[in-house]
Amino acid sequence: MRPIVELSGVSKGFGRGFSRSEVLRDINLSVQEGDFVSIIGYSGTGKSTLINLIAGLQKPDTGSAMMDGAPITGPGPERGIVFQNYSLLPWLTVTENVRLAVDQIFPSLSEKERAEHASKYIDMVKLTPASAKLPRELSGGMRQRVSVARTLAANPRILLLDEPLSALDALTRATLQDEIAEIWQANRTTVIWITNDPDEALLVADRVIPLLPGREGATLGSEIPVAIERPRDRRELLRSPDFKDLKLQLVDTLLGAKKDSTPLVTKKLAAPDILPEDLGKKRSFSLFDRPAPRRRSQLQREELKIEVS
Ligand SMILES: Nc1ncnc2c1ncn2[C@@H]1O[C@H](COP(=O)(O)OP(=O)(O)OP(=O)(O)O)[C@@H](O)[C@H]1O
Repeated sequence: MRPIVELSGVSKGFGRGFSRSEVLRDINLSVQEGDFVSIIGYSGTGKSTLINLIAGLQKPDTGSAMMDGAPITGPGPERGIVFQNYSLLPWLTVTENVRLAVDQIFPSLSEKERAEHASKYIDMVKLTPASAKLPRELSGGMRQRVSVARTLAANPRILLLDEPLSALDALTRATLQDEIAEIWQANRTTVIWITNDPDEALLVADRVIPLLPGREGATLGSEIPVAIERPRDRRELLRSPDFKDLKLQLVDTLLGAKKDSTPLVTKKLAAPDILPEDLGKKRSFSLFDRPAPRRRSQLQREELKIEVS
């Protein structure tokens, strides 16, 4: 079966010359229709860069990023993205925020059909009672629900979630993880969920792929399949020895990669050979009797090399 998204030999860096930094190196990723994949990595490893390449917001430097066998050349409605920071229009209500997407994607539907479509997704994220509220009247969790509803209402073929819950408290996070997993079970829209939380990755996804930091850019590690029946009961799972083993395997992989990637920096320190002042010498406050200040060029420089890990 042809993958819905395929990255082959992708690398990406930013900047030029000395300020150039390689972020992703030789990324190979294949996602099938209906997959629920989680990509996990430390902060700053390049997770957003990876999702941006799939979203078409950035282009790879080398390698190819394909969707349905065609190169990804820019953003498109078939790829819905939910960011960490909600990105709602503050002057529009919940319904209006969702309607905006629906009106844009489905202009040929009647007014009634568009209204029904928007309400279906607002209901799916349990926000019907708050549908007339403005974003500032909602909690963080509710705002993120609107974001999810708006993205889902556009009927994307693939949902790209870039650390969607990381701004939320642990309990709200847990509720939303369960809700999004439930929605996925009902819809089976392909999901790529970016996270930095091992529990979150293992609780929601069918396979978890670590993004491992490296001195010349991050690479994807071996995937960890999560063959746990759905719906998943988090309380049961957190107690289960199988789940604990998976988590240990994932955490070990991430910690091991972090240790290997810590750069060895050689710092050069210039040690000037300044002679100590003779404190026994009589001091004078005369302008003419003062020793000339040492010039930089007169200092003999010695270099010490130290390695910092
Ligand atoms: N447009 C850009 N220009 C220059 N550097 C960038 C750009 N986008 C990302 N970077 C750099 O690439 C590296 C990876 O950033 P990225 O946002 O992809 O990481 P991340 O894993 O998503 O981090 P976090 O979990 O903190 O959001 C960082 O060092 C970042 O500064």
